[in-house]
Amino acid sequence: MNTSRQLLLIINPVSGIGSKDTIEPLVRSRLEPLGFEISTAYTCAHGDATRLAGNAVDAGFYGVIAAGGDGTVNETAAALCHSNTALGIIPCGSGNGLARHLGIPLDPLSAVKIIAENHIVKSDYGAVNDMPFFCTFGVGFDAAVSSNFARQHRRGKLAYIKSAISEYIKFHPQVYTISANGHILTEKAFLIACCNASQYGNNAYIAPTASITDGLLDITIIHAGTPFDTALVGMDLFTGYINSNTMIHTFRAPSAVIYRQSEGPAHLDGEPVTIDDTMAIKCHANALPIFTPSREIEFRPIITPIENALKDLASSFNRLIARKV
Ligand SMILES: Nc1ncnc2c1ncn2[C@@H]1O[C@H](COP(=O)(O)OP(=O)(O)OP(=O)(O)O)[C@@H](O)[C@H]1O
Repeated sequence: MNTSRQLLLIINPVSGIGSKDTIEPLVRSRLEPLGFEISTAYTCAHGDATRLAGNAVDAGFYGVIAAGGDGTVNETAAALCHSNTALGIIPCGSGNGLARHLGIPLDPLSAVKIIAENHIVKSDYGAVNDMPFFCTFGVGFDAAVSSNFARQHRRGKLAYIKSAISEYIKFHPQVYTISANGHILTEKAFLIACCNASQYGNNAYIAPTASITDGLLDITIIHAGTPFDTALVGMDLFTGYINSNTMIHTFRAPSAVIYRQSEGPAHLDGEPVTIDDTMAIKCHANALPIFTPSREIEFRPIITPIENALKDLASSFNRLIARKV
């Protein structure tokens, strides 16, 4: 058991589109009265969050709070796996896939309240060729979109839509061989996603029923099809019905190997990487302590996406009002 009361707040100033000026005072005002000592650090470049969180683990901190998007969460969580230091999330990114999966609100005050509740769950995480991911890992179209998004000057949801459209126009599906659960499958795929959590971010449910505590990854293969087929898959991505789309093959596995002809692009939690032609994927069960809401949300197609879209609308509206006051 970790008896420390020290928390490190890591803020990525360039994640998402909003200002991060209110985050530190908010965290101090809510968590210091509960006896927590808060230290704050701002990231200056890729990799900083892993180094800072690693120092906090070595010093026996109770938790590290990542204020940023999935990239910041990935870098922070990478240092916390198999430790007694818990991950807190204040979603400030463009996609916020893991926070959305966990039901952590996008409003910073409500997100800090979740940390104050001190409800900690031991989550699984995935790794590909020993590189960790906490939400999704993918090759194919999603990797192309991540790479395009990383090159854009703007962040936020609209920038993702722009990246997806421009990559779709020039995208060519590749042939992959997948070995999992004693079966081997070769096919030309639009994308292959290995999911610890249910969504890419922005309520795009690539594996709607994925669980972060089942010791398994949900592997979703989208077959290469016509633009009409792809448009239907795109719709089902946002309604939560992707698993019943005929262009999808989905299964659960504790590990898998994906082969392709040569090394190439992939993404880890939305961050683009270049990865080998052989990808060894493994689920590490119950290895990352995370502050989560005490009530678990059950996914319901249509209903959950609509509820979450309304919450997004309310949170954008509140941000707009706060900016005007
Ligand atoms: N000061 C900084 N300047 C430039 N890049 C930074 C800085 N600090 C962190 N980064 C990098 O910024 C990238 C984007 O961060 P992050 O993923 O958290 O936000 P996002 O892409 O807007 O959100 P999401 O991943 O949820 O879509 C990460 O690769 C991170 O390493």
